Amino acid sequence: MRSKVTGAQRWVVKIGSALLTADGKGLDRAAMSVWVEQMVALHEAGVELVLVSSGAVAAGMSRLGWTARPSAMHELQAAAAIGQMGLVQAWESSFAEHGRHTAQILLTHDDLSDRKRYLNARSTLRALVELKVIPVINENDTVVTDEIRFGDNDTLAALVANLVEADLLVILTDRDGMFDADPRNNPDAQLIYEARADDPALDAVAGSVGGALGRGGMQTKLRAARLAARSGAHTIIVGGRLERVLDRLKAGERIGTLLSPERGMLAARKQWLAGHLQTRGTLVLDAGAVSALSQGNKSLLPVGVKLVQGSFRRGEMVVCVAPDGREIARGLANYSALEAQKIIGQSSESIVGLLGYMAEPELVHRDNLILV
Ligand SMILES: Nc1ncnc2c1ncn2[C@@H]1O[C@H](COP(=O)(O)OP(=O)(O)O)[C@@H](O)[C@H]1O
Ligand SMILES: N[C@@H](CCC(=O)OP(=O)(O)O)C(=O)O
Repeated sequence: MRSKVTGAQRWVVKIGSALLTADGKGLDRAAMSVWVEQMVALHEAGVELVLVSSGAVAAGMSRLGWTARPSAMHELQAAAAIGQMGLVQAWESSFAEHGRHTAQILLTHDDLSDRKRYLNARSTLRALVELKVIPVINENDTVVTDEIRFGDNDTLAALVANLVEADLLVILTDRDGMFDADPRNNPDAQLIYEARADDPALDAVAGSVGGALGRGGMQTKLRAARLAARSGAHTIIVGGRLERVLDRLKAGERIGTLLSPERGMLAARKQWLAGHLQTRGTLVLDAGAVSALSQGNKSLLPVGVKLVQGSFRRGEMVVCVAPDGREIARGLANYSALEAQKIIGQSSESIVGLLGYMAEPELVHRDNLILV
């Protein structure tokens, strides 16, 4: 029983080109509908889902009747533009059969490295997830150049897992998982069931590159697991053609390769948050709140805040300082600066009366607080 998998609330599911396109013969719609059925079941069980789907280039190639992947960038980009249409159509119509909507998100490297665009992408994705719509993400192939490509969607999926703070990244591929040698030329290779993502011994086994359609191979999947681990996510690399693969993962069955983060979810997430987000404002605490945070490991309630400085939105990072200006902690604010102004010094029970709604009783939850 894999409790980290069965208990995961937010999944990023990545489906590679090799799998989606039935070995180059266009999109494998039958396989897609089987995954969709399972994703809908996960959704019904309360799992929040984000889908990262490759296959634009491969689907475009098949629409154009091309059998070999072109090497010229503009041809690849043209194929991606053509194929992306079919790809999102296929996902949307398949999910629609179950009364679910999808939303297309095309991302580039710049979108995730630029702070503002990063936060925009994050809020949009969160809004979609809250609306119970399934975001279908791919790289924005038509506008990227070689230098700024993610190149493989394994890396993109891991960065998305960081972005949405997923607990689980599921990489569906054409092999049953990660083997201790490339199964293409080692028929005796054994499946690795569990490992730590940072285990250096894995570098040697994930050595070779991807197949004819996919780009990454195991190396990028391993790198993806390490990136995902930075925000505390577990990664599963598993065969997308295994019967009822997602259902069986959810049930805790030991299939595929589970790669675990070195630290617990919370510690990893906090460290990642600390290094990742710019601070947008300051909350000046009273003495009681200072000791609740620094000694009691408590959340920050509005009642313990004396002053709000700066301009921040819900979900942005703020600095918490003592009355003498000493920095105590940093954390993600549950309310914007304007809202915070209205509720500071007040009990959490009065938030609804003051704002007309209540997001959370805490101004900063302790899970999102990093003590300094
Ligand atoms: N140690 C390994 N275990 C499993 N597969 C490996 C390993 N090393 C290399 N591979 C290759 O990686 C391929 C999967 O990567 P890729 O073709 O990029 O697929 P995808 O499109 O799913 O990302 C497999 O078909 C396999 O041949
Ligand atoms: N953005 C590209 C995907 C790149 C790629 O091949 O990724 P993958 O098959 O996941 O290794 C596409 O949609 O064709």
